[in-house]
Amino acid sequence: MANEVALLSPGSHSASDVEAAAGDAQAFRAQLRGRGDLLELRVAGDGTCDIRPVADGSPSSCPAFLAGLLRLGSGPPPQISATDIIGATASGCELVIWHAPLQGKAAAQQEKPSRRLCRTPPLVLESPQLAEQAVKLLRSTCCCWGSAQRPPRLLIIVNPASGPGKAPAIYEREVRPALEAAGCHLDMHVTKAAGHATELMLQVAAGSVDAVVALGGDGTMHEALQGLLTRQDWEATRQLPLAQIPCGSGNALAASVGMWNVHTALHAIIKGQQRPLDIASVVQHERRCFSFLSVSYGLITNLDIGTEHLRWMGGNRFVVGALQQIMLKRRHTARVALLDLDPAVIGEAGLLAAAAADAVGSSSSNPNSTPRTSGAGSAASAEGLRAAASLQGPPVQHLAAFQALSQGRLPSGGWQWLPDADVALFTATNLPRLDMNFHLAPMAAPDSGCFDLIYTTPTSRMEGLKFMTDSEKGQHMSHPRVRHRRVAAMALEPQSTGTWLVVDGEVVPFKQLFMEVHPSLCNAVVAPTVR
Ligand SMILES: Nc1ncnc2c1ncn2[C@@H]1O[C@H](COP(=O)(O)OP(=O)(O)OP(=O)(O)O)[C@@H](O)[C@H]1O
Repeated sequence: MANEVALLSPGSHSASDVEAAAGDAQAFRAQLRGRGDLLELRVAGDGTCDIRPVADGSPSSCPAFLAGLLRLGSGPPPQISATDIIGATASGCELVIWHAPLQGKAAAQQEKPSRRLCRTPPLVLESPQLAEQAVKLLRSTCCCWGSAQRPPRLLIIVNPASGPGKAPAIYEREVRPALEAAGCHLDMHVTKAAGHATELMLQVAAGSVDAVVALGGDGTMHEALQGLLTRQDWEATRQLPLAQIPCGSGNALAASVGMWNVHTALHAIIKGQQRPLDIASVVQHERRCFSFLSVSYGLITNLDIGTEHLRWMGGNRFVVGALQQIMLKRRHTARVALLDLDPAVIGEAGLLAAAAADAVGSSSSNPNSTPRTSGAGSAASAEGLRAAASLQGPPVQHLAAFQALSQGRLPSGGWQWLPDADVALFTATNLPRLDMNFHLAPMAAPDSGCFDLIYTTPTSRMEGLKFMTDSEKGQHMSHPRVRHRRVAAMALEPQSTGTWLVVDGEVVPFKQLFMEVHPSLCNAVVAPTVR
């Protein structure tokens, strides 16, 4: 196939080839590389791109496979919708349009609508200047970063130890080319060890980035968040949109905001739609961390931390871990006090109902009838909590309540003891999904103002298996052993051995823990709502 392409007929579309055509559309004349067909590329004001053979009375001679790629043929002009276009690149006179169409059925009919990156065959424009002009136009209309007039500057953290360890390769092969085609400015760092993502966020110059993108799992995002919220200028950096390109094992953030795979995440990042993200302060003796995802005790920590050696399996390690936990039928004791987001909704009646249900189905004692002395050695001291609360970052609102709870006293103002002392699964989560296939909290939303506490009282193996299969689609909430509370703040004192306390998938000291939710403290990039 000849690579030399005759330039388009002189005069008809020289300097004004980018013409202000009808309405606000701009039109370019182009050819497919190596072919004589004359095409018109029309970019509408909303960024929708029409490609059609220039009507000269003769049928298009595009070979079928190229016509198929561009969807050229008879009938209305083929369109690449503005929603799908993520960028464009030029090399000399050649223009390539990058787009990410939805795969399969209409998005509304799919549980997990996902996209696949595609590129048009090279379209040859009259001059490199015109190709550059088309690139600029396509990027500015389709890469939506609010009203920013310059390309977004992305700080990218690549964790080579997340999941099956493919993040660096995925960055080079998929992520970098697409983000460059979108015109983003990339500042990429590969983490060298645990904790490096936190350091990177502490070191980044104020005002030098527009968003943080993590190629890794939830641990990578958790580390980045610690850096962002412990900077002196945390009130500014907390607003940076956070995006996860799923390369880890769980990838709860990506799964919960519709970024089902790498390409879908790239499309979302380029489109730049955001949603507020609640964050919880987790306070322990002289220590504080921040959680965007979950605070867990019992079953989920066992299946997560207990399967570290199966990391090579990617997300499948959690299935293996869950089966193991169900077979072992483990139960864990904890003393928990919580402040409901909206006590009026659940209130005393809800508490009593939960206690009554538990009295029928389990041997756990109601902590309301037992003395409140702290468990040996695990309770926090008032001074330690004060020290933790005075660390850099958003102020802790419930310090006085935490101090009272550390001494075994229930604070006033809506705090309640949880009636169930024995639990199997116990997870307070900010997000609906803990991984791509675990829809633990279907009612949860990143900006609900609370963490949704889901816990189960001890179950039989059969019930456990049913819970596991139903939770894939979020259909487990009506199970008799499942409890739900909307938590604004919580105190948890672990009283069993053989399990962990885990925040966002990371193990924290096995000591009394307090958490409170800071509504909408941060922002997450989310998959654009699809019409
Ligand atoms: N270069 C490195 N070498 C070893 N560990 C690292 C390195 N960089 C980061 N880490 C650590 O890797 C851990 C795992 O990363 P991450 O949690 O993102 O992946 P994951 O556990 O597979 O996914 P998920 O948390 O979604 O289940 C993090 O806790 C982080 O501290």
